[in-house]
Amino acid sequence: MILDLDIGNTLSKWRLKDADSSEIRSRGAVWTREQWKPGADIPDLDVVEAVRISSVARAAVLEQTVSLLHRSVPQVHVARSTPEALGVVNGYVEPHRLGVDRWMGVLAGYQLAGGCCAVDCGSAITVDFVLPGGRHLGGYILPGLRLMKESLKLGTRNVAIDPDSEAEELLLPGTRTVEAVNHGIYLAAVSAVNRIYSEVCDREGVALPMLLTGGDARVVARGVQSPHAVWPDMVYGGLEACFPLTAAERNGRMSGAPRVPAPAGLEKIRAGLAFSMLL
Ligand SMILES: Nc1ncnc2c1ncn2[C@@H]1O[C@H](COP(=O)(O)OP(=O)(O)OP(=O)(O)O)[C@@H](O)[C@H]1O
Ligand SMILES: CC(C)(CO)[C@@H](O)C(=O)NCCC(=O)O
Ligand SMILES: [K+]
Repeated sequence: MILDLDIGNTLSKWRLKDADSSEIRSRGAVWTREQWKPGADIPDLDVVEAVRISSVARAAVLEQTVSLLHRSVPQVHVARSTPEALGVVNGYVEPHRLGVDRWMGVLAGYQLAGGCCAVDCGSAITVDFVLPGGRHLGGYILPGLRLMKESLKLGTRNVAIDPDSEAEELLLPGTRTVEAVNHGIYLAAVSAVNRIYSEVCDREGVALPMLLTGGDARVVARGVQSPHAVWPDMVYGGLEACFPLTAAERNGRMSGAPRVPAPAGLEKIRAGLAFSMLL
């Protein structure tokens, strides 16, 4: 079995992948601030022959996790943000400072769709761009839905946005505090993603496919106007592309990769942008 680990600021997500069949056998998540200890919701390490890790947590968390894993797993691969990988040139002035989760998302997106816009809706919302030739432009970081809500301190932090609500409903004026907050932050997030996407496509003169991942991807995607695909395993896809271990991975296949719809035409994107600037 292969253990893939995505250690975020809040949640550490894992999945177990069968090295022979490429099937995903199980998944889970644990709080990043809590230590990995047997008994918690963590996978059985006895069956694991290799681990691949993307971590944006404090260095100490990664060190502890790696040393714990090394006791029972022969192969431990830790992803890093590099100046260049798999045909993509990192756009950061200091490439190693780009969050490795963003780098994994960009590499997976590029491998799947070529030039693209990669959006991660987690504790933070990040929007990254890579052009068809492989030049990563850098991106945008804004607070995620939960962080925005917590920062308001209106006693609404425990009432999450229902991920099944319709976007239309979430865009109406709220008539209670919790609704006003949920609709406000939702509008902030989707407006930002829509605007950022159109601005960058307009500026670069190219309509890019859009991919979304992260805990809030589904609900944010419902407010995104441009054609897009949600790919919950996008960060894992980057790990598969960087450290291919199975036959399928060596052939460039990434688990759970969605069909990516063609983007809207550049003229349509530009018209939408011009319209939103009139408002
Ligand atoms: N039990 C939960 N705990 C925390 N967040 C949750 C939970 N369930 C859903 N969420 C939503 O998922 C989002 C976090 O998504 P995700 O798991 O992608 O975070 P993350 O990418 O791990 O963030 P980070 O990488 O910074 O830890 C939160 O903004 C929140 O709205
Ligand atoms: C932005 C987050 C928190 C998103 O998980 C992560 O990618 C990170 O810690 N990045 C480092 C800062 C940067 O990417 O510029
Ligand atoms: K993340």
